[in-house]
Amino acid sequence: MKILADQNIPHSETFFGQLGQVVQAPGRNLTPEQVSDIDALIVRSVTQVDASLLANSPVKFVGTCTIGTDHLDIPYLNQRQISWASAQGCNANSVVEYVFTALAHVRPNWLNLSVGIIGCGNVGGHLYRKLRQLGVTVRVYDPFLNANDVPDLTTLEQVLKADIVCVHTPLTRGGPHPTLGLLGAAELATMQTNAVLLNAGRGEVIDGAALAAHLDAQPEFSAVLDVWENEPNIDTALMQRVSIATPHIAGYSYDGKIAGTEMIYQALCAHLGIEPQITAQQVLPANSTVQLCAIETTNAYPLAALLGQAYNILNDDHTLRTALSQAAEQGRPLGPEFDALRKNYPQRREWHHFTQPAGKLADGLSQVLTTLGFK
Ligand SMILES: NC(=O)c1ccc[n+]([C@@H]2O[C@H](COP(=O)([O-])OP(=O)(O)OC[C@H]3O[C@@H](n4cnc5c(N)ncnc54)[C@H](O)[C@@H]3O)[C@@H](O)[C@H]2O)c1
Ligand SMILES: O=C(O)[C@H](O)[C@H](O)COP(=O)(O)O
Repeated sequence: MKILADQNIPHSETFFGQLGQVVQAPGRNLTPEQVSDIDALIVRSVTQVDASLLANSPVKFVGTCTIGTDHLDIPYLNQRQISWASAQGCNANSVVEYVFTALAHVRPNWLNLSVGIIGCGNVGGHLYRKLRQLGVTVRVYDPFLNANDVPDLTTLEQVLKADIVCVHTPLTRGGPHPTLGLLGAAELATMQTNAVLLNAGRGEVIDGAALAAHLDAQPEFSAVLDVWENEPNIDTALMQRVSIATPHIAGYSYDGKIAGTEMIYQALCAHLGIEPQITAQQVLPANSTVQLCAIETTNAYPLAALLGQAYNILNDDHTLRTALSQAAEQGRPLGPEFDALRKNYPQRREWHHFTQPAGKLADGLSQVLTTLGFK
């Protein structure tokens, strides 16, 4: 069996090599020729999987090691009876850690603010439960859920009134509640003038031009963007206006990536009727617990300082801005720079690998860290 895997899938050879011959290739521009003799195609979000790629391919299984599926033409796959699988929830924890880290930087008092969540599935739901545990006031908009699922369910209008609004929907272009362009100028205009808007779903859910104009008109308004319209060729004018800009890496914890590989390996095993032989646990580095350093008791933003030790989001922001501005100055295209940052992303571990500082923390801080997932 011949398996083609995106070269940015960690440990693809370790897992899929158990099942057949693995060929690795850059996922962004896969051609029909590359899949003309492939039995199983394993992709990430950058590969459009549709008739133009697969029409003449013998592919019988498509797996995406990601949560998002907007790059798969699912009706086409179903019609061709090609089995497909996605890695639901694989990096949800990583995204939630990204959100808390970003908020600790842009709104150090976020524990006392209200948070609106748009889209309350694996990511939004995990964020919702953590915020509730922390006693934060939360409002949720998700037209596919009801109040039995989420007691704080309300309208989009009410959610947009929160101090902080986090977007965690898939990108959908049809159905009863499409998310393409869900937030445009009209919706932004209803938000508080000093609100924070964070998008770690898909870029096209927010109208980027409208957001850039809104940021110009409302100097107190802040945006945190991990995802962008038209990736990898993102709008640098918008990037310059947002408080934190990252290259679609919210879900890029190493734990989350390996979980994605494992889930699709398991799905391919199930498709083939084979018992899985290898687990994520076997490939993840063992004994990797790191202790956070004590911080000065005088530090005005102790939580941001502690979270920053586990995940330095400001470094991701700085690296993106530097790479894209250097490329622009030198007249080089921006897309390859954006992709290179993602391809070469350093290994980032989730918070359960970190223990709290040995020194005494200010009242309540240790409890917050425990709720967030630190040992
Ligand atoms: N930035 C990243 O690195 C990253 C990582 C993981 C996932 N994502 C994106 O986040 C999305 C959500 O991930 P998830 O694991 O929570 O998915 P999920 O499928 O578990 O949940 C999505 C939720 O959004 C809701 N929803 C759908 N349409 C909606 C609408 N119009 N308004 C409000 N809610 C709506 C659904 O009912 C569902 O509850 C993914 O589809 C993916 O595109 C991004
Ligand atoms: O949908 C997801 O799981 C995330 O957006 C994921 O992090 C995308 O990563 P990519 O496939 O683009 O490497």
